[in-house]
Amino acid sequence: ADSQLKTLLVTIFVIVDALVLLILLWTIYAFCRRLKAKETGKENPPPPPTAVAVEIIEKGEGMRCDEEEDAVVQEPGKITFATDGGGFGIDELLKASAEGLGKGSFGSCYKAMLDGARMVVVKRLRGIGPVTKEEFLKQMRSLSAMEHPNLLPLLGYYYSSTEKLVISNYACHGNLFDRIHGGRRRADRTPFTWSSRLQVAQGVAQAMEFLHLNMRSSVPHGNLKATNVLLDENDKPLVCDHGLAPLIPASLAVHRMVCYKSPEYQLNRSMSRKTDVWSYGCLLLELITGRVAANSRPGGVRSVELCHWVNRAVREEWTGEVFDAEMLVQKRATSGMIMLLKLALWCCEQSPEKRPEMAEVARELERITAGEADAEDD
Ligand SMILES: Nc1ncnc2c1ncn2[C@@H]1O[C@H](COP(=O)(O)OP(=O)(O)OP(=O)(O)O)[C@@H](O)[C@H]1O
Repeated sequence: ADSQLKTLLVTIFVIVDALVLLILLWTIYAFCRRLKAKETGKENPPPPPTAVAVEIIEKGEGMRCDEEEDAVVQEPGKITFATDGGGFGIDELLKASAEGLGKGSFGSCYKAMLDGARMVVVKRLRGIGPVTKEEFLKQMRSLSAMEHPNLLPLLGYYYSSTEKLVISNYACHGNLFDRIHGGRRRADRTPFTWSSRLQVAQGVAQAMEFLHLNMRSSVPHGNLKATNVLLDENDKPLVCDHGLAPLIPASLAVHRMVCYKSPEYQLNRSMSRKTDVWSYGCLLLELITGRVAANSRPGGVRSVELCHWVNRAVREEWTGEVFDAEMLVQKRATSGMIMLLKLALWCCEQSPEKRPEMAEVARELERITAGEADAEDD
């Protein structure tokens, strides 16, 4: 009986030992895996892309409520395409994997991937007050007709009682705000050179001139700012979010649109085409100085009253210091930079009457660009 007990004890001892060893080995293995995952950033993988519909439902903003579901069911596939480049229905769009790009003043933008390849951006208009179908369609039709190489083309639109969607192609190089201010301290930032900035200034001026010639509205854009200028792979600018102002009641727009922050609106509640010119001037100052303009800054970002600051620099003769150091890396401030700065200040004149027309601005940009090209040749 003694030897049986001994054998039993030894067996139990061996089993327990083996178990402890196994647990120890498993712990070491799990620890190593976690360490490796952490190094490769896989420990917390980004959430899988969600469908536009899922996002909408998760946010509890409708789509699931009967009325909205009805609206979608009643009008399946009724996206109206501005050009021949469409070819997908609302159901396909709602099923697409999507990623939020950001929440703007009048709704949110989603990047949706169709067929696993094509990327479109859907802007869900929210908080714009009541808009009739006729008003919405009329405005979208007039936007469809606006074709310019520096305007983001409207791809399509969708209206139901509860959803107003504006669809465009995805501009894969982000917006001008991120290009100017993003990743400043990162070693892998691609410098935003003077020639690229000048190209952006010229493209935006041409788009604005086009809008001023072709849109009847008193302030043809109304919300020109760096996040509303998108960039293609060659830093070619595409102005977007134009033509939405007529859909938005002034009582709502007043808190959100850049034009309502202009000196003339603040002073005597007036606005005109020259208000857009003022916004363009502020955009130029942001482009030249690399500082965020107070009137158009996204929430939570530190900013400067750029017109005031640059005017002071010119008056006190420290103009050279306002230029963004990034574009001065290869060369000192050129005469083109000084001319662009002067143009920006002209556009930002307090009195609208003293500001140039967008057509004059575009001509001046042509002169500056030609002058810089000549200087390069010499
Ligand atoms: N077609 C597009 N391609 C790539 N990015 C886009 C496109 N349309 C919009 N965006 C980006 O999506 C984000 C959200 O845009 P949205 O227009 O909703 O807000 P915003 O431009 O910040 O402000 P606002 O509503 O006042 O114009 C912005 O960063 C904008 O640059």
